[in-house]
Amino acid sequence: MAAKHALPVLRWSSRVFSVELNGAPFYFALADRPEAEAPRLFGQLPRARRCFSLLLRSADRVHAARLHARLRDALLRELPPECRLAPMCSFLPEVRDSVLRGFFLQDGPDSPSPTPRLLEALAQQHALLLCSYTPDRENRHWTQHVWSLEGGTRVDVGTGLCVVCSEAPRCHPAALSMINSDVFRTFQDARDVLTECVAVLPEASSVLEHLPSRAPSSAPPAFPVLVVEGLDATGKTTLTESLRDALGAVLLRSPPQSLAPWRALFDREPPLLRRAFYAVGNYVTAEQAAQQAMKTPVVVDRFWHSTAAYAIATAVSGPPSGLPDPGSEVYRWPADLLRPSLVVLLTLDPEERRRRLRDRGQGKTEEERQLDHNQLFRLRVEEAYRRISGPPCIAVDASPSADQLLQQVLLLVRSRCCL
Ligand SMILES: Nc1ncnc2c1ncn2[C@@H]1O[C@H](COP(=O)(O)OP(=O)(O)O)[C@@H](O)[C@H]1O
Ligand SMILES: Nc1ccn([C@@H]2O[C@H](COP(=O)(O)OP(=O)(O)O)[C@@H](O)[C@H]2O)c(=O)n1
Repeated sequence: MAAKHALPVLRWSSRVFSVELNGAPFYFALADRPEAEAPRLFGQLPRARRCFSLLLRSADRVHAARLHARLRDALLRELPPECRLAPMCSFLPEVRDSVLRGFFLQDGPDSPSPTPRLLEALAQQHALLLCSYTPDRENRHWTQHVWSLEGGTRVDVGTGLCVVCSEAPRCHPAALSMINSDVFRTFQDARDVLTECVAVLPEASSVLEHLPSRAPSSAPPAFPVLVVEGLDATGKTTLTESLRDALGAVLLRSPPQSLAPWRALFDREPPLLRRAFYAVGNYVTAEQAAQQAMKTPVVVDRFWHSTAAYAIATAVSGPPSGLPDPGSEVYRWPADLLRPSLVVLLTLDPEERRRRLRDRGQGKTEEERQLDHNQLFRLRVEEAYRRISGPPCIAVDASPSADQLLQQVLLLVRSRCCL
């Protein structure tokens, strides 16, 4: 397994760079000689005076994750409004844990611009890698310059490599570092993140106190454990409550009530911490489910499918084709986590889901405003849900009335779980 904290080796010319503009990734690479045409990203920037990249290099993953979020806030706050900021990363194709994350900036056309000074200060303060990209006179060929900021003075070490086109990699760069950043394969892996972040987020120690000392036994329970999954407002709460009443079951949620005081706090943290929080929550719920299922059926509102599908769908961008391939280990059920007897995935037409959201009085205006972006996100989540392997997962159309849906799911449960 790749070391969790190893620093990627920097060989600029072997690396591919990805810049996210308007939800679409642009790829470029570096070479000794220019090509006839600049990569599309640069060709599209005729008015730009200069572009910059800032890449993070930290062996401490909690520090790197939080720094990335702080940097984004600082750049959005401090940069002149005409400066364009885009998420960026650099990686070695197909090499796990080789990703360096950061930002790409297009300086405004007006001179003098405060951008280089601001970037220099940030790069020095946080030991970031700062590069600039400049065009030749005809604006046809672009060159990358690496800025060395050692000893408090700027020296342009001027590697002078040319920016050239790169094909889109076979797998999205985020897929190279999902394990142990977005998706955790074991209880211990997720718990480790919380342990590492106690120094910067003291509340993590309260969460740790509520966790089992090790992954609870995942032996098959005597009574069925049924999980209901689906996007927000597909009817999970309504259905799980009806199932509880109809089956005389115990109803649990993930994350469990015992971790509720810290949920909002972790929701504001970067994905590494947020996903680790939800991952350990599943194990607390699993422990409760295993105990209850000795005596009675158990119904669970959201479980590992939610944790993994949302994490994977958020980490990549664009259409579902950017998701890790089917069969990838990110979709595999963790070996140390209780396997439900049945997972019911509620699916709903997007228009009906929006209507239900509005009727519930939590109209997601942000979601409606960014419909295009969210449509892709919704498709990615749904596809990631489908690709998760492990317990039997059955997609059920949730558009019939609440009672019809309950009857349909009860039939399914009785046929699958011998109830
Ligand atoms: N089968 C259904 N048909 C019509 N409306 C429903 C149905 N199930 C739930 N609703 C309504 O849709 C909204 C979202 O349901 P809810 O159970 O809270 O979803 P979730 O828990 O998945 O977010 C609620 O206002 C609920 O009353
Ligand atoms: N077991 C779980 C449950 C929720 N989650 C996260 O919590 C979010 C959904 O929470 P929510 O409060 O909107 O859920 P519902 O109200 O739809 O049940 C998802 O975006 C997931 O990121 C998770 O990761 N794992």
